Amino acid sequence: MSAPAVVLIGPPGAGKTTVGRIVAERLGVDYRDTDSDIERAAGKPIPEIFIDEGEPHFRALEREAVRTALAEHTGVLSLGGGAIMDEGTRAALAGAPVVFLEVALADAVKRVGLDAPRPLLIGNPRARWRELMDQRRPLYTEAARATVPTDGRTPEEVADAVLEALQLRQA
Ligand SMILES: Nc1ncnc2c1ncn2[C@@H]1O[C@H](COP(=O)(O)OP(=O)(O)O)[C@@H](O)[C@H]1O
Ligand SMILES: O=C(O)C1=C[C@@H](OP(=O)(O)O)[C@@H](O)[C@H](O)C1
Ligand SMILES: [Mg+2]
Repeated sequence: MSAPAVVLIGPPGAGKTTVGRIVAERLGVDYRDTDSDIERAAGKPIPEIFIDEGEPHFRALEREAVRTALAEHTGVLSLGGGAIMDEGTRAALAGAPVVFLEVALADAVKRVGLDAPRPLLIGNPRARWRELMDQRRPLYTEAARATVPTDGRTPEEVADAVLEALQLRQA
C-alpha cells in the first residue's frame, strides 16, 4: 500500500488546507483534501450535507474518504478537523506521517471568521471551538508523529516547520 508523504490534522482554523497546499508545492507533489473529496462525491458543499443528512452521515462519508485517500494518495493529504473522532480513521492513520497543526482559540476564531462556514461552529464559534478542542486534543496528540504550533506564524513559516518536523527536503 502506498502512503501519503504528509497527513495534516488539527482543529478548524489550524491551517490544514492552506498549509497543506504550500507543503505539497514545496515537495513537488499533489495535494488532496478529504473535505473536497467528500463535496465532489456528494455534489454539494459540507454545510448542506450537515443540514440535509446530519453529522453522522457526514462522518461516514468522511471515514470512507480518508481510507480511500490514505490508500491512493502519495502526496500531501489534509483531513477535516473532526476526522480524528472516528475510531476507524484513527486506526487507519497508525504509522502514517501525521502532523498535528496546533492553534490556540484566539487565532483559530480570527481565522475561521474570515472563511467558508463550518457547521459545527455556528452559533457561538468561541464556545463551540473550545468544546471541540477539549474532546479532540488528546486524540490529535495521540495520532501525531509531530506537533507544529501555528500561532503568530504565516502559512509559509508553518509549512517550513512541517517539513522540518518530518525531516523532508524541498523539491
Ligand atoms: N498561519 C496562518 N496565519 C494566518 N491565517 C491563516 C493561517 N493559516 C490559515 N489561515 C487562514 O485561516 C483560514 C482557515 O484556514 P484553513 O487552511 O482553511 O484551515 P483548516 O483547513 O485547518 O480549517 C483561511 O482563511 C486561511 O487563509
Ligand atoms: O471540525 C470539524 O468537525 C469539521 C471541520 C471542517 O474541516 P476543517 O477542519 O478543514 O475546517 C469540515 O470537515 C467540517 O465542517 C467538520
Ligand atoms: Mg480544511
